[in-house]
Amino acid sequence: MRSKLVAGNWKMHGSRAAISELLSELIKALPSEPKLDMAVFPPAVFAAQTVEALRGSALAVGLQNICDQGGEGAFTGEVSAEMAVDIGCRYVMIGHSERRALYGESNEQVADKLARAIEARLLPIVCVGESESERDEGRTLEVVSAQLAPLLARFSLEELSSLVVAYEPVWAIGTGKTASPAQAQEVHAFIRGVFAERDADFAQRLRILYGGSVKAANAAELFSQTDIDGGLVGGASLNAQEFSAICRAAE
Ligand SMILES: O=C(CO)COP(=O)(O)O
Repeated sequence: MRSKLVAGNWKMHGSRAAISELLSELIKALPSEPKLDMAVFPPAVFAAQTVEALRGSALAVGLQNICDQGGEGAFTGEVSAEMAVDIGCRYVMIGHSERRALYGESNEQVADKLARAIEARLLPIVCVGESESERDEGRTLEVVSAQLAPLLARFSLEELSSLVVAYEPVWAIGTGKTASPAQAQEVHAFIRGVFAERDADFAQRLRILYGGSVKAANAAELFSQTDIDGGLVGGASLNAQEFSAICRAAE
């Protein structure tokens, strides 16, 4: 049985004070002995503060992005996977559609970042998903397949053992337009099938999250689909009551 994971992507939101308040509300609201994995992804500058505040809680911390180069070096503005581990992060998100669309991240760079995460033993959440025009043209599965192909070509299943995939249709992000449970399930089953071509057991263990306008009101129905193993939550993760209701829906 795959355990569920609910991850909150705070994107570029917050301040020291606002995050401190959100964290104390989350600690009160979230289940203390949860039957799922939970994580939050603050802006990198607030990650250390978040790790400290959550010490001893069931809520893990991740970064929203890491450098495609490892270790240290002349990479102005970047944060390495090792640095994330050093301050106590467990997870990293890689290839979010906003990084791909706004900062030109290619499938190859996504694979490089995944390599850095694997080396540093960070748990990677790799995001895939089609745009609205790609869906309208009937190219959803083709696009998702092309996003996954470089990962399957480059890494062994052992290297991918901690991989989590997040399916986030771009047209559903921040729009209030959630994919229907059936639309999401179709793509999740397809993603699991892509991995099953390599190894059926691996595919059965792989966790695949849905992201795109997940809220307390729609979480239970999405999470009840066979191949949906939790959620990657944007806007609703900035509200402790909403986020905790989404986590409880996954339990
Ligand atoms: O991009 C997302 C999570 O990574 C989804 O964002 P929303 O939940 O705000 O649609």
